[in-house]
Amino acid sequence: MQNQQLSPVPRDRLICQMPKYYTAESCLQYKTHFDAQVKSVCQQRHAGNFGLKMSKVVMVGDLYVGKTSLINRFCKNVFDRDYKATIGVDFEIERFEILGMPFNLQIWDTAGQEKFKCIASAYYRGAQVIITAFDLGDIQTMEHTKRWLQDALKENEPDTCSVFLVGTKKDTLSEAECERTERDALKFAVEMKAEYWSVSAKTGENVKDFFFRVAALAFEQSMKKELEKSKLSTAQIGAGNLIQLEGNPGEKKENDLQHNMNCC
Ligand SMILES: Nc1nc2c(ncn2[C@@H]2O[C@H](COP(=O)(O)OP(=O)(O)OP(=O)(O)O)[C@@H](O)[C@H]2O)c(=O)[nH]1
Repeated sequence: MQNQQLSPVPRDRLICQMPKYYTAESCLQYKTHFDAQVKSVCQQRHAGNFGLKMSKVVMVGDLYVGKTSLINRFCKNVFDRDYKATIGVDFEIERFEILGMPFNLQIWDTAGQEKFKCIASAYYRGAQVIITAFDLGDIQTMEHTKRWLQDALKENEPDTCSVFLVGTKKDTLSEAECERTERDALKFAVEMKAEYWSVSAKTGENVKDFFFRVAALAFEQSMKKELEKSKLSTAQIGAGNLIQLEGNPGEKKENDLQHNMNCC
């Protein structure tokens, strides 16, 4: 496990535009720009008042589909040909700067092996993003994604999670094979209300684009929620003076993270 909180945001983790979806046939939103209100708040640097710092991402799927490899390719830019099963859970914290605001993704890698499932499922709670991964070369793993998603959703409030369906190991298939499998996967994605992506941890194809999309959508969703909350908890006096009626929500999130880290 690594805590990368103290290092500066790398230059290549800056997001100024909404990254594009993989395919319009199954995406969470078509817009190619950030929400106008979110953008305006970020430009005025009011976002600091909202205590927005971190979104929790949980990656689930069968064993050996390549969950750890995908996370490692993005977070450390490495690929290991040898298989080392994840024992329970692991996580990485990846720092971004989105629309000029610091934003972290806490990416949880869970074990696909049945014997570790009860440990891993304890960490599904509080997810803003659920990534269900399958191996593009193994159709059975695709069929299992619905079950993985159900299990992860059970631990979260209804309609609070963005869902992604990701086909891994794209490099192991020919273009024609990949297209055939993607056609089936897209049907699954639509049924699961998920955004679909095909990636390869080995070559790195689409890995950065995918995680940037996850980060941008999670950021926008969190900002919108915080804006809604702040409307309820602030009273406007005179010409634009804002009074905060509740404690800083950021403090609670910090405490939650600390609690998660301690558990881990
Ligand atoms: N060719 C190829 N192999 C991959 C790719 N991603 C992962 N692998 C290989 O697939 C095997 C399993 O990868 P992992 O990332 O450990 O799989 P996992 O889903 O995390 O497995 P569990 O931890 O048991 O749940 C490893 O041998 C990886 O090297 C890929 O994009 N292309």
